[in-house]
Amino acid sequence: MKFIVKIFPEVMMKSKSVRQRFSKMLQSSLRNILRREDEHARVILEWDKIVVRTTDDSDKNREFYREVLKNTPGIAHSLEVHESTFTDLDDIFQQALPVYKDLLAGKTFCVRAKRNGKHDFTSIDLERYVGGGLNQHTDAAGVKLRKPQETIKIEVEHEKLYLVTERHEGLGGFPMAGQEDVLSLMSGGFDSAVSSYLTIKRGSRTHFCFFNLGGDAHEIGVKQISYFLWNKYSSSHKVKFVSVPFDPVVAEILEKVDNSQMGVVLKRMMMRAATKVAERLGIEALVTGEAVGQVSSQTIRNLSLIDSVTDTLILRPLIVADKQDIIDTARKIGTAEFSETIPEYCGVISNKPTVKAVKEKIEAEEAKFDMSLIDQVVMAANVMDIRQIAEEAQEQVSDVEAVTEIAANEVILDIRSIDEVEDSPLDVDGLEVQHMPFFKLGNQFGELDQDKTYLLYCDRGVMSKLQALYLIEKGYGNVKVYRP
Ligand SMILES: Nc1ncnc2c1ncn2[C@@H]1O[C@H](COP(=O)(O)OP(=O)(O)OP(=O)(O)O)[C@@H](O)[C@H]1O
Repeated sequence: MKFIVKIFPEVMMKSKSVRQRFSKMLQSSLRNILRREDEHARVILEWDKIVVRTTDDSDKNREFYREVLKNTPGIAHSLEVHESTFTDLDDIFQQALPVYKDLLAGKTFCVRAKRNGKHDFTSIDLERYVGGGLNQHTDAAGVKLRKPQETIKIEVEHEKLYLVTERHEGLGGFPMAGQEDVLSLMSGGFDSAVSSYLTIKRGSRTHFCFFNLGGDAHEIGVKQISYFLWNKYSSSHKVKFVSVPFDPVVAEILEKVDNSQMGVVLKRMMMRAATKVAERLGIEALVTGEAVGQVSSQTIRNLSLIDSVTDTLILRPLIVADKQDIIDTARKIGTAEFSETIPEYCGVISNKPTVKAVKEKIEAEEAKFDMSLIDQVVMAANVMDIRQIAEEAQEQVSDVEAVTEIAANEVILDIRSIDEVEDSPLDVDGLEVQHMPFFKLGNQFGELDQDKTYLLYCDRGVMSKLQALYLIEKGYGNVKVYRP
C-alpha cells in the first residue's frame, strides 16, 4: 500500500532551508503517528512530496492511514496509489481497466500520465493508449480533455506502475511544531475548541488550560474534548493539560465585585492566571475563542481591558468569525457533539453586564480583590501530560474484558457515532448491544432501564472511560467499560 503525500504549498514557497526543515517535521510527525499502530510504516521524504508505504494491506490499516493523512497538519492532499510492475502499454491498460471501470461509468474523463525512466513510449502515448482503451471498454461518457468529470492519474517510474485510485484532501497549514507552542484556554464550548483546532492546524503545539468553575463533571467534559483534539490532529507531539481550580477566584468575585463588572473581571483574572501558567511552561502566547461582539465581555472596549492585564500575546483566531461559521467548523472537525453536552458553567453571570467597562471602575473593583488568590490557584493547578487522561480514566473505571465476564443484567452500550456504528457494527456472540451516541448520554442515559448495568463501548476505549467517569460523577453507579 502506498500513499503520495503532497506538502502544503505555503511550505513549498519558503526558502530551501525552511522548506527542508518543515518537510522533515512533517515526515517525523507522520512516522510518529503511523509507527504507533503499524510497525511496517515507512515514511520517505522526497523533494516535493512524502511517500508513505506499508506492507500491511488490510482494510483496517488502509482506513487508519487515510484518517492520519486527512488529519495531520501540513498536508495539501494525499494520493492513494495501486502499485505494480508492467511489461508494455497494453499491460498498463489491462491493469488500469478493473481499477477505473466502475468509477468512469457515465462520466467524461481524461488520462494524465507522468513518466520517469527509459521506455519505448512517451507519456502522451500512454495517455492516448490507456484513454482510448478505457473509453472503449467502460461505460464512460467519453474523453474530455478540458474540465472532465474524472481525471485518471498514472505514473510510470522505471519498471514500476502507479495507478492513483483516490485523492484525499488534507488539512493544509504547517507541520506540527513548525510554529511556537501556545496555551489554549479551553472552556469546552464551541469557540475555544475551534480556536484550538486552528492553532494546531497552523503548526503550533497547542497545550490546554482549563479553569474549573463547574466541578468534576465540567473537568471531565473539557478533558474529553481536549483529548479528542490532540488525539485526532496533533498526537505526533506531547502536550500538557492544565486544570486550575478557579472556584476560590469566582467566590471572591461574587463577594467583592460589583455585579455589572463581574464578567470582565473574571476574564481579566483568567488572563492573569493563564499568563503565570504559560510562564511556568515556557509558552509565549495564549489562545482564546473570543470573537468581537459575541457576548458582553467581547466588545472591543472590554477585550482591550482584558488584554491590558498581561504582556503575553493573546491570539484570538476567531476574532471576526460569525457564530454559525464557528459551529459549522466545530461540526466538521468533530468537536460540536462534545461542546453540545457541556453546559455553560459560569458562576458569575451578571444581570446587566457592562459592554463598555471603564478602566478606573474595573481597577477600583479589583482593588477589593485578594490578588494572592491568583498565585494560590496557579500553584494548586494540576499539570498533566495529555496522554495521562486516558491512563487516569483507566484507574477510575472498572473494565470488562471478555464476553464470558458479562453478567446477566449487564448490557453493552455502544456509544460511537451513528456513522462509526454503520461502518463497523459491534457484534458480540449473540448478546444484545444497545446504541446511544456519546453526546446523548448526558440527557438520555437516565431514560434507560436503571436495573441494568451498562458496559460502554467505543473503538479505542478512551472515550468510553471518560464517559463512564462522567456518568459516575453524575451519580450513576451502574456503569462500566467494555474492552474486548
Ligand atoms: N472555564 C474556562 N477555562 C478556560 N478558558 C475559558 C473558560 N471560560 C472561558 N474561557 C476562555 O475565554 C473565551 C471566552 O469565553 P466566554 O465564555 O466569554 O465565551 P464563549 O463564546 O462562550 O466561548 P466558548 O464557546 O469557547 O465557551 C473562551 O473561548 C475560552 O478561550
